[in-house]
Amino acid sequence: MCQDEDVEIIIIIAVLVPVLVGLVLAILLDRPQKPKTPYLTDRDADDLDPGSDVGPATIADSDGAVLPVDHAPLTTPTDELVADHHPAPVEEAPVVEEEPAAPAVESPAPVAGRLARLRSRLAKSNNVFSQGLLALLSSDSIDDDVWDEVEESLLVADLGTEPTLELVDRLRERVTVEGTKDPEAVRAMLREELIKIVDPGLDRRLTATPTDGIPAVMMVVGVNGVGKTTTVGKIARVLVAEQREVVLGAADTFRAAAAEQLATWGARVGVDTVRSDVEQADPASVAFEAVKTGIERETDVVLIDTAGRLQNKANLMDELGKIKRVVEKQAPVGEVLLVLDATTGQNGLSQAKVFAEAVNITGIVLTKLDGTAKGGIVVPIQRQLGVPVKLIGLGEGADDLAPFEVEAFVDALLSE
Ligand SMILES: Nc1nc2c(ncn2[C@@H]2O[C@H](COP(=O)(O)OP(=O)(O)OP(=O)(O)O)[C@@H](O)[C@H]2O)c(=O)[nH]1
Repeated sequence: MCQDEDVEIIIIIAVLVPVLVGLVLAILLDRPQKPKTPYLTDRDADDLDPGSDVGPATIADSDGAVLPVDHAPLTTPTDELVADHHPAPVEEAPVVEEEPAAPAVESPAPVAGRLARLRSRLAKSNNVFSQGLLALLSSDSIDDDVWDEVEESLLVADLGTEPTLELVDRLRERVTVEGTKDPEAVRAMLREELIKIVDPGLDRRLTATPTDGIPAVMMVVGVNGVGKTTTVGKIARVLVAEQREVVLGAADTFRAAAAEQLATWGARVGVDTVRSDVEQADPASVAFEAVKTGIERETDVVLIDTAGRLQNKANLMDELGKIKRVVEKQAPVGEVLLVLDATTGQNGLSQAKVFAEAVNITGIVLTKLDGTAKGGIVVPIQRQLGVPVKLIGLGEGADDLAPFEVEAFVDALLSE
């Protein structure tokens, strides 16, 4: 009996042990395999690659304040990120996914001859001026009344009192001395006198060449809404069209959308923007960081946008001086461009004087000349500030900014 029980126990063990071993093996074999290439981090594919130059950096300004600064992505890192975080599955048929196309980098229009190409913009708004003037000067007898009307037309075009009197005196003398009534001859005289008064002798080139490996630094200043950010974007395109390497600095930290607007302009032509995500950050710090970046990358130019400010706000005007001083700890500011809205006419002149006292203006950008017949403002601005108009804005389009060329400008003013 006892032997029978032992046999039964042996049989049960003999049956159960293999079953249990089988079960354990089955459970073990059913466990998920580890991936062959382990994930190095648990970040999403959308996160920024910590190894790339796109994360926040910090800088300290002259007062010791620390500011995080974001660099716009250097390239389109999407491909690398997707590759990092989604290792290709082994032994699976490759899945071809439609990648969103990276925004194409634009090629800006050539710079040479832009004013001539855009002349119709100027001509349209000046038609009344030029037609009226030429009609007057073509009349049978040019008497005192006609000369008064010529004077008035020039004043209406914002040429300013002194330049107007000068121009009319010279023309009057020539018409009398040469005794001509031929409309073509009078027109040629008017053209010559206008060219003289707009002053072809001024150096209107932008300082955009690095010195001893240090980028040329340009600052753009002006009152609110004159077109500063747009102009910085357009200048970046001009420089890119001339094969120059550029970095933008979004030191307009006052208007929330300004940095984004600038970065968009830059991205269109493959230019990076140094900006701060901190609202109301110190603009001098952003400008400092932009120049530092330009020096590190050995760019040709660093182009700094500043916030619009009213000329009667002394603290804001002082801020401009501070931005310039802070930047100049690293590189001289070779170009301070004052942007003036041509449609504001004589108002621009009073602004210009105050800005010139705060920072050393080296050139004027006259915007919105497509929307006014007051192109004559170029002359009093240059005279009162003693600095040349270097660029003119002739529209909202990306390449509607032209280097100022005296002859092409006068021809556009006089075209019918
Ligand atoms: N018609 C025309 N519009 C222009 C020209 N330049 C700029 N603008 C327009 O002027 C408006 C203001 O331009 P912004 O560049 O934002 O002006 P801003 O000076 O940076 O403005 P704030 O930062 O607020 O001081 C925009 O609608 C531009 O498209 C131009 O030459 N012609």
